[in-house]
Amino acid sequence: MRFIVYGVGAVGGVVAAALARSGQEVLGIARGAQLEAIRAHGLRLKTPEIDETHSLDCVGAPAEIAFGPDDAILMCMKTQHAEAALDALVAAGVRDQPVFCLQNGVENERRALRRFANVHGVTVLLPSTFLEPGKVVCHARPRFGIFDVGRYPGGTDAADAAFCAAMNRANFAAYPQPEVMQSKYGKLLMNLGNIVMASLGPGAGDGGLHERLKTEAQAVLTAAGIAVTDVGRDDPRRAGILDVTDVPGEAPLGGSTAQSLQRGTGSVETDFLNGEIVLLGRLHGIPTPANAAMLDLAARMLREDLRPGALTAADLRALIG
Ligand SMILES: NC(=O)C1=CN([C@@H]2O[C@H](COP(=O)(O)OP(=O)(O)OC[C@H]3O[C@@H](n4cnc5c(N)ncnc54)[C@H](OP(=O)(O)O)[C@@H]3O)[C@@H](O)[C@H]2O)C=CC1
Ligand SMILES: CC(C)(CO)C(=O)C(=O)O
Repeated sequence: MRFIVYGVGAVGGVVAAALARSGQEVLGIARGAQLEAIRAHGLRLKTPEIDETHSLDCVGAPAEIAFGPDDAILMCMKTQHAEAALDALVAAGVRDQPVFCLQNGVENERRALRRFANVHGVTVLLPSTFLEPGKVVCHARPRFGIFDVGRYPGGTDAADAAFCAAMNRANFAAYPQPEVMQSKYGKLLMNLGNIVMASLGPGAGDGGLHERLKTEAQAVLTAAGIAVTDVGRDDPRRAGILDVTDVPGEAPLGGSTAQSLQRGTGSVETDFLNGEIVLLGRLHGIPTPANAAMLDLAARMLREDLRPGALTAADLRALIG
């Protein structure tokens, strides 16, 4: 199986470097300064235990790839960039190849299924950072991360087994999960705190706000009849596999939303994280004022070009009222 890593940022960069260093066939699709840096100098992977640079074949768009039946596409861009990426895959002739969504939230699989029949959800436990072109940081040891993978909307197949075998060889712990979306909803509960961490900055106390966002979400998910699997700190699979720890010379910034703001990319994923809860709340008649306030917060941070840590817990309390 050749892995096409579409979006070589924090998650895609760690996955691509891990596949390359374990001798597996991988091709990246990157853009901008990241594409230039990887072509010029390779991709540097830093973890608590290693600091290595790997050469990585990369193109700028799916149109530059001659896709074959043994290709698997790994969607590794943020949700707000996925629609354009799916369009580009269709235009490049991708049809029956498995498409794996290594993305937070629960929107990507549904969108991909409109275009492709063979769609797989992946729950990604891989705390990683991409701030500088040419370098990605994974904050976990001894494995780089944990993946749950399964067909969307349910079941598992040979592509999931092949994905798990390749990822286990690349120093991840990957598990076939016939109810993968339950696990992705569990991850969504964790990601409701992304915009909170991004606004307050790393290590700042949130005064219980993330818990409030999760409580609101749980009421909504119950009303919608959506089952959830906990993949948070209490997930027993983490013990001895996923120890989130310091990487020499790399200060953790506090999640993927904070990184978008730090890099000044002009967009964040909040509409597909807290926004998913707001949407479900509206569909099922459950109020979600705290999650709705997080959408306003994200919009304000983008509008005012604010960086992580620009706000205080008191600012956020005032926003929710
Ligand atoms: N970072 C983390 O710790 C974790 C992230 N996740 C999830 O993983 C997903 C990816 O996040 P993350 O890795 O942080 O995101 P990043 O922004 O770090 O990486 C995505 C990369 O994809 C690039 N990209 C987007 N669209 C295209 C395109 N059409 N062609 C080529 N490149 C493209 C982006 O370029 P550009 O910068 O120009 O936009 C960026 O380099 C998200 O859903 C996130 O929530 C899950 C677990 C942990
Ligand atoms: C914060 C983290 C690592 C886990 O909640 C994550 O999934 C993200 O950065 O989006």
